[in-house]
Amino acid sequence: MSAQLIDGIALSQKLRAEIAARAAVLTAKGKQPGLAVILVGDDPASHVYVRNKVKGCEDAGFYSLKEQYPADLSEAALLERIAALNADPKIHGILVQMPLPKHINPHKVIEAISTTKDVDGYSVLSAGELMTGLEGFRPCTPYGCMKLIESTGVDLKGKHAVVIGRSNTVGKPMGLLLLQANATVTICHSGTPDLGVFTRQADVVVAAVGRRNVLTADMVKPGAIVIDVGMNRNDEGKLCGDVDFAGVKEVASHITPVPGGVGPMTITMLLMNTVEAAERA
Ligand SMILES: NC(=O)C1=CN([C@@H]2O[C@H](COP(=O)(O)OP(=O)(O)OC[C@H]3O[C@@H](n4cnc5c(N)ncnc54)[C@H](OP(=O)(O)O)[C@@H]3O)[C@@H](O)[C@H]2O)C=CC1
Ligand SMILES: Nc1nc(=O)c2c([nH]1)NC[C@@H]1CN(c3ccc(C(=O)N[C@@H](CCC(=O)O)C(=O)O)cc3)C=[N+]21
Ligand SMILES: [Mg+2]
Repeated sequence: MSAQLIDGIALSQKLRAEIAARAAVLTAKGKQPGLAVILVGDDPASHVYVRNKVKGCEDAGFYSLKEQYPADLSEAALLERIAALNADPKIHGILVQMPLPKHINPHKVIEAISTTKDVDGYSVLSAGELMTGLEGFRPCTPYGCMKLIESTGVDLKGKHAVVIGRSNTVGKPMGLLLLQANATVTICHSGTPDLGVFTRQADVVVAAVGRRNVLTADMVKPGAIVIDVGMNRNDEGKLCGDVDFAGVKEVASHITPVPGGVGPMTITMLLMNTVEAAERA
């Protein structure tokens, strides 16, 4: 048996067409959605992601602003830029690409972004809104994973979902979204003694670790849905996820590829949050 591929590019195309239509309505009313992306330093992977984000904006008919600063930009100068963008009526969403250089406190930066423009959903308020079930911006990566799972047509009610990873931006909010969809949720992490014990019970596995082959075929229940968030490089320097794709696809019912799975959907949900921010403004 070979799993069905969950195509993040195809789903993105469909959702981005809807987003572009919403943007066109706003633009006609003189309220073109605008996203500002700030990049500090010269991490090559960050450059690729930021380029994809700006391209996504252009294709959806958004106004976009890309600001690049050297790695030695002071925290005060960055906070000043954020304050200016908070006050800029052309900008509805602000994204500061992570990770930041060590001398800049990411929490300070995230909290400096106006709540109404926190399209990453990284702020303490956005996290609290998600936790309590209030309306707010959901973090783009787990939000995109939910759309990918929904696209399989499988109802999460009564299912056991296992998340591997508990970061504030991926694993934890992923667990909350799955819980909201009525799954029974287990969150595993580096202190989990035997991952397989948990993943073998899972109807849905979301791997968000950042290490190759964290999930192998022997750890997957036949017919499970497998979502691969990881972005790693293999020995040949090729992009790969956390999941042993070749092995797991023979056991799972549905699986996301890397590239072409979660990555494009992260950007799609960023565009979705931004058009939403513009509609609310
Ligand atoms: N495609 C996309 O759009 C995105 C991809 N990513 C990618 O997803 C991956 C995860 O990102 P992020 O959450 O930010 O990473 P973090 O490094 O912040 O978190 C990794 C998590 O994995 C856990 N972990 C580490 N080793 C193991 C192990 N052997 N078994 C079980 N759990 C383990 C850690 O546990 P502990 O808490 O105990 O340390 C931690 O909770 C990365 O590869 C990243 O590049 C991230 C964001 C978006
Ligand atoms: N403030 C902030 N917000 C983020 O959303 C954020 C961040 N910081 N820091 C880094 C992570 C990572 N991330 C990705 C986005 C797109 C792809 C993506 O487009 N991936 C493509 C391939 C990209 C390639 O070719 O290298 C794919 O999987 O098909 C990947 C990863 C967003 N992040
Ligand atoms: Mg991907």
